[in-house]
Amino acid sequence: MSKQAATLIYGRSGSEAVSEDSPLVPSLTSLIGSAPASPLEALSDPALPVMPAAPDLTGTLLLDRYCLLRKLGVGGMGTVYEAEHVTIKKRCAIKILNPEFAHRSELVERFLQEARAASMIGHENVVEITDFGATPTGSVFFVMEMLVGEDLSETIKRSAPLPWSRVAGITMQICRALQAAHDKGIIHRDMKPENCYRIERSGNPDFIKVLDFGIAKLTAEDGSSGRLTSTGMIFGTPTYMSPEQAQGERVDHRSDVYAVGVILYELVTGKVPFTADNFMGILTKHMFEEPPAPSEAAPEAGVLPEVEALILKAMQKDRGLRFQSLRELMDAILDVGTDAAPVLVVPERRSRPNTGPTQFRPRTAPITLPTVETPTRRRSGVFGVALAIAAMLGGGAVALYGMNAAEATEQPVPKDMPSPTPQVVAGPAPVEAPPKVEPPPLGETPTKVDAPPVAPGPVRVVLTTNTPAEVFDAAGTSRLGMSGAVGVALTGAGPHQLLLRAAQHEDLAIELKDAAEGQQFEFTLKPKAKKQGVAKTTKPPKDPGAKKPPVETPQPENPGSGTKFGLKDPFKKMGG
Ligand SMILES: Nc1ncnc2c1ncn2[C@@H]1O[C@H](COP(=O)(O)OP(=O)(O)OP(=O)(O)O)[C@@H](O)[C@H]1O
Repeated sequence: MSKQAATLIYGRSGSEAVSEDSPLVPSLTSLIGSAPASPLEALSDPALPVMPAAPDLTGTLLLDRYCLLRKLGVGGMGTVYEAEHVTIKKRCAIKILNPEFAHRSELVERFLQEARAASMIGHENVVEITDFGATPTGSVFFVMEMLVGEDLSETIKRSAPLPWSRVAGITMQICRALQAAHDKGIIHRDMKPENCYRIERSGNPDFIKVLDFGIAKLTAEDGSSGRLTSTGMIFGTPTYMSPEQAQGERVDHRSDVYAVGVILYELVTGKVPFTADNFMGILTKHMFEEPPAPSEAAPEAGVLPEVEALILKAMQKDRGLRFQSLRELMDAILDVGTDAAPVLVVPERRSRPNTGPTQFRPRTAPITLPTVETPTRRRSGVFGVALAIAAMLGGGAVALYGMNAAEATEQPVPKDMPSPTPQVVAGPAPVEAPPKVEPPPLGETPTKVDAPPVAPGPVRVVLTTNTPAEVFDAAGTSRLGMSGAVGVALTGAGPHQLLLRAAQHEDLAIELKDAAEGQQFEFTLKPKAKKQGVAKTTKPPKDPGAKKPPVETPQPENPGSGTKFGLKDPFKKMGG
């Protein structure tokens, strides 16, 4: 398991295999074993003792019927063994809670919740749990179907980028498993390739089983809602963590949608969207950075525009802009390769942390560390404390941006300080928020983003279009990127002549004068007259000079800068 893919609990990985070299990430077993008084203590004490490994129970007979044959692996909470039911001679896997945790009722509860959640879902793509019990030493265990195969991270390591046909098949199964969980009110909250086991079944070598509902949240009427999460212990896995989760806000099923978006990204590109030297860096990127377009991250992978669009939509920072359910994501996957238009990705302008001191609004009060007295505060405290530590280590900017948007925008700005890039940040929608996105009030969105003076080097501009469009050079031969929040890099001196091309729309030639870094322009592509059998994926024209489309230049006094996007229903598919 990679370091970045490790589950954070009090800021630490949940796997034995994870290195512990991050200064902010002490050992999980240390943390649980020493029962830190607060997340701050946990994160800041590098000298916590290391918990001894659980004894090897190979050969032990449990409940007079399960014989432990060999250790399969060790996770954050327990050890998994291959076992055999001695009467019916059936192989199974048994996960035993590490005995050191057996006296901690909340950890026992979390452990059994994994079994409870998975059995409640009862879906062919979720690992089957068949039994549970207590060990002679007083710990607890549960019995699962034995999976023979490998987890998806291994597949990715070896074979990604995977062809779309495989990606679609794998992802559909993950979506079905999670949709079944969501239908039962269960949110996984820790989706990652390591928790998707790939086995061979009925001739399908890519049959997927979703595992590890250990930090799943039960929101159904089972009485356990929020209980486990309120301990503040459970956090998630940075590489796949939604912005709202990274921010310590309440999660809902759309956090799983985001994580599946990241997994999809990795399957089609072989890379994760955000990497950094430490967990904090990754979390910050999830909150503030647009993911690099998959087609740019892996140009060799030939990512289809509609696949790119659906990945970026699943990964929208504002959960109100994502697919509102895994069902919607599945529909979009099934639409790939058909005449359906790509899904719409709404540009999001989130200010990202920046090291330039004049880019930041100074705090007028010292950073207050969150207390850990109430469940809610404890939950958000993990991240808050980590940010505070980052601030102490010189990352004050990160700490500022770690505050909630309301707090951040309330900070007074001195007159002599230039305005930062417009900060839009749509905070995560309230839990169980309705799927519709509220458009911004008319006139509030700036018609044109204030931009710094024109830079001599390459500049990245954002082209917002009424339908996801590919951006080419004027000749239509060299693809520069896609419209949308990721932006397109322009090199050389302007004016820049470009060509916008979208499925089932007329090509649009545009000219950008004085383009500056971060500037946004809006264009409307005209739908082609509908005819049957139009290919969805467009290619550069064979003879680009043959038919030149009209050139459109954005009007400086009315460029819109994304306003129109906000007024449209982002969940409605555009075009045919
Ligand atoms: N049903 C199963 N069949 C076969 N192998 C399994 C099964 N369940 C888990 N394993 C393997 O056992 C090892 C440990 O699993 P476990 O779920 O404890 O790890 P983990 O995901 O790192 O833990 P956690 O996220 O709870 O900290 C992993 O290598 C996993 O692949």
